[in-house]
Amino acid sequence: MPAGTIVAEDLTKVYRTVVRKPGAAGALKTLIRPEHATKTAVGGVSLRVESGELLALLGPNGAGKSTTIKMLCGILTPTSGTVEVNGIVPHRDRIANARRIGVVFGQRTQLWRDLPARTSLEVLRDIYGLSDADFQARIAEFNRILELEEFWETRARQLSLGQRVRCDLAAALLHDPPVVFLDEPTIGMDVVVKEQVREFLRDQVHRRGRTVLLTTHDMTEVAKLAERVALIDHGRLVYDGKTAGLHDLAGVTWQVHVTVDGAAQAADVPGMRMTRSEGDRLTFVPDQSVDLSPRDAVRRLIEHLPVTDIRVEEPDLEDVVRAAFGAGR
Ligand SMILES: Nc1ncnc2c1ncn2[C@@H]1O[C@H](COP(=O)(O)OP(=O)(O)OP(=O)(O)O)[C@@H](O)[C@H]1O
Repeated sequence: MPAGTIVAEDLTKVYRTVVRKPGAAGALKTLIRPEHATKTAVGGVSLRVESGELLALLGPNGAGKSTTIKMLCGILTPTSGTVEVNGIVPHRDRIANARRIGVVFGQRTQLWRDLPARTSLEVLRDIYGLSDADFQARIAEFNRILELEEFWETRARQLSLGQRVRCDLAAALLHDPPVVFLDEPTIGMDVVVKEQVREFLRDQVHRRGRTVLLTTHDMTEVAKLAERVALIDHGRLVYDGKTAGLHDLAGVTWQVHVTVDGAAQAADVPGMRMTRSEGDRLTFVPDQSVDLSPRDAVRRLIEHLPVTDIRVEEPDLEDVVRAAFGAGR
C-alpha cells in the first residue's frame, strides 16, 4: 500500500461501560457487582482515502466521528474490522505509526503549557531526531501561512485559541508525515484564523501531496475545503462521495426565483415544476426525471414567461446535510 493511503474495512468499535446506579446503595451495588452496558459507536465503516486527498468526515453529535478518527490514528483499538494507514496497522505498530502521521485535536494541545511555543517545537524536533537545517526549513514553510513568529516566545497557556491551534498544526507536521488527522481543527476560531488554517491545509494537500482526514461541524469549511465528504450517522456511513453529490442524496436541489411582468399566471415550462406563486413572483424547481442544468432552466423560463428578474438559488450545504441525515435514519 503506498504511503499516504488510509484503508478501513468494516471498522467497528463497541464501548463497554459500567452502569451506575443512583444513591449510596446503588453505588455499593455497582462496586460489588458491576453491570455492564455496550454501545456500538462505530458499526462497520469501510473507507479508503488516497494519497494527496482531503476527506471531511461529517455527522451529528455522537455519530461516531471521533471514535473513527481515533481508530484510524491508533489511539483506539477497533473491536473488529481492519485498518491500515501508510501500510501500517496503527494500533499494533504504534511507534512506526506515530512517525508517519500527524494528529491535531482542536480541543486539546500537544504543546507544553509552561514552555514558549518555540521551545515546544524544539523539544519535538529532538524527539523526532530532526536536523536543525530541516527544522528551520519546516518552520519557515509553516511561517509563510501560519505566521507563528508573532507568538513564538509566548508560553502555550497564554496563547489564544487560534494561535494555539496554528502552533499545534506546526507541531503535528514537523516530522513531515504523509497523513494528517484533524478532529475539529477550527472549532471556536474567528473567521480570519479559520481561513488561515484552511489555506494552510490546502497548501499541504495540493503542494505537498499530504493526505488529510478531518472532522468538522462547519459547513462553510466543508464547502471551501473538501471535494469529498463522508457522512456518518449512528456509527454507519450514509454517504461517501463528492461534496457536490450530496444534493442528490438529500433530494435537495437548486431552484429558480422569477419575477414576471403582470400577475402570476399558470406557467407550463417543460422540465420544470412551479413550487410557489405569489403575486408576480414564481419559484421553479427542475423535474426529477429531467437532467436540466440551471443555465438551461433560466433559458427555458425566459422563453416561456415575460421575465423581468430571475435568480438561481443553490441549496445551502447546511440544509443539504440536515436533509441527508434525515434520509440516513
Ligand atoms: N469512551 C467512551 N465510552 C463509552 N461511550 C463512548 C465513549 N466515547 C464515545 N462514546 C459514545 O460513542 C458514540 C460516538 O461518540 P463519538 O465521540 O465518536 O461521536 P462524534 O461524532 O465524534 O460526536 P461529536 O460531534 O459530539 O464530537 C456516542 O454515543 C458517545 O456517547
